[in-house]
Amino acid sequence: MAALKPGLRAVLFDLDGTLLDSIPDLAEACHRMMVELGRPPHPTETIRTFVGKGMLNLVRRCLEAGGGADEAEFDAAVDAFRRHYAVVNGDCTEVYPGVVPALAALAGRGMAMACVTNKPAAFTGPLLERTGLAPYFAVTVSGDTLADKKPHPAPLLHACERLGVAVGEALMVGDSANDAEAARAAGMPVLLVTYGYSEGVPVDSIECDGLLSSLVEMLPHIGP
Ligand SMILES: O=C(O)COP(=O)(O)O
Ligand SMILES: [Mg+2]
Repeated sequence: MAALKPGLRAVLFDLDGTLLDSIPDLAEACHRMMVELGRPPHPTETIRTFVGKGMLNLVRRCLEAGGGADEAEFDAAVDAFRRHYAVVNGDCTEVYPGVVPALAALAGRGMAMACVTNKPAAFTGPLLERTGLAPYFAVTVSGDTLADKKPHPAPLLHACERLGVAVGEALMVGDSANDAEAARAAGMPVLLVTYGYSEGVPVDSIECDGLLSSLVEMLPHIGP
């Protein structure tokens, strides 16, 4: 891993695929949505490649891979997804190994932490609460908090502003090109985990400042 800049004061974490393995619940909601629409559901492994650019893109990708849809069907699908995901959100989601030890260690070092996700806010808060991760994050920026979401840099810049740190004092940790591109555009380093979802793209083909097979691997690189 390339040496990280000294003077880091904040770490911004992606949620799905970085902190939480949320695919089982996302896939279940997609499954129920497709059944409600009278369409064949996609396998979980296919859904895994659809996650990363937020809920509307997830629904759109499900419909496009299932023969397409007009605007009214798309709206009905989004409505169905919202209802089903609200019911199952968190049921089978697991915190990845290494996440809690890493967050606890960073908190112990006084690092400010934010969760910056493309997941809509209605699902982010309940999921952070349910998985016990909420207390680690002073700030949460969701996919619909601002007009733009990752790979746009705005959510990362907004998180820094709300944490009261300069962009040059922050590090992004994520699992996909959306996180890497957002961090690059914001002007901060980015580490990517190798176990997450990267929209079907090999994670080691994405330009970043280092790969992590567990979040605890970042600890030796972050002071004090
Ligand atoms: O909602 C998504 O598509 C992915 O969410 P994430 O930004 O936490 O990975
Ligand atoms: Mg992610």
